[in-house]
Amino acid sequence: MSEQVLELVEVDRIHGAGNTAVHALRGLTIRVAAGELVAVMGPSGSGKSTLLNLAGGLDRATAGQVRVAGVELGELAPRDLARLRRRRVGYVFQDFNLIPSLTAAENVALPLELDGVRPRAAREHAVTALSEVGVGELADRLPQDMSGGQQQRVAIARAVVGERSLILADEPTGALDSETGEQVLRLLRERCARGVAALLVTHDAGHAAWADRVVFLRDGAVVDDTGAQAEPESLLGAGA
Ligand SMILES: Nc1ncnc2c1ncn2[C@@H]1O[C@H](COP(=O)(O)OP(=O)(O)OP(=O)(O)O)[C@@H](O)[C@H]1O
Repeated sequence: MSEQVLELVEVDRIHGAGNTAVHALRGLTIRVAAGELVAVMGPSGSGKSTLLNLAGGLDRATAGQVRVAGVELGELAPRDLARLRRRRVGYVFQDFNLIPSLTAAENVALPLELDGVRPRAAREHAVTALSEVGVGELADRLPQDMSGGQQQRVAIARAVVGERSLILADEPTGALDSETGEQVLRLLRERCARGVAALLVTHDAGHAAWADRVVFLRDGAVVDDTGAQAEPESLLGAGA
């Protein structure tokens, strides 16, 4: 069996207390193995963002366990949690979240430099990561001089650079036209083929079809956990 990169076991997250308490997640169990792309779908308010925040260590569970690469996040001191987040977890958001005043290579190198990697080595890793997602030639360009699809590729390079083993993607194709959106999904699949685990929140069933499994949430609980309709390999082959 493959290595589990992300495990949430019987997780509850209650926001607030008393009469105003909101049970955002209840008894939620999800596992994502190395190499797996898992899509999360569900209506607004079903707990998708709460799930991503817990998986990325940005929020803490009220009950249950959250493990990344075998490490129980609830047991880490804030400083160790911050380090694990920086080293192991990459985020991709709908609005790219690149720093406007930094070039593509500087954006991708930043998490490495924050982690103590020397600037020259960080830049080399960044340029390699950019090349792997097909935008190596844009290394010295600012975000404002790139298309949305190019910016999202840079964001993916930033999410996977270094030793990151988990990508958390929140509607990463939302701001892109459908063709560019599919390229981004193909890229995520390619990263998974290299052993990264990815959790993809999407409202689009066509995009969820790129995943190995689709998890449906309702009222903070998993109501269905199923294989996607299409074979990812056949999608990869189409137009790749
Ligand atoms: N900080 C908070 N304080 C109080 N309630 C919260 C907080 N964050 C989320 N909630 C509530 O928890 C529930 C789950 O919210 P969450 O944002 O995780 O859902 P979602 O599925 O991501 O929704 P959407 O698709 O609209 O982004 C909702 O009822 C929401 O109002």
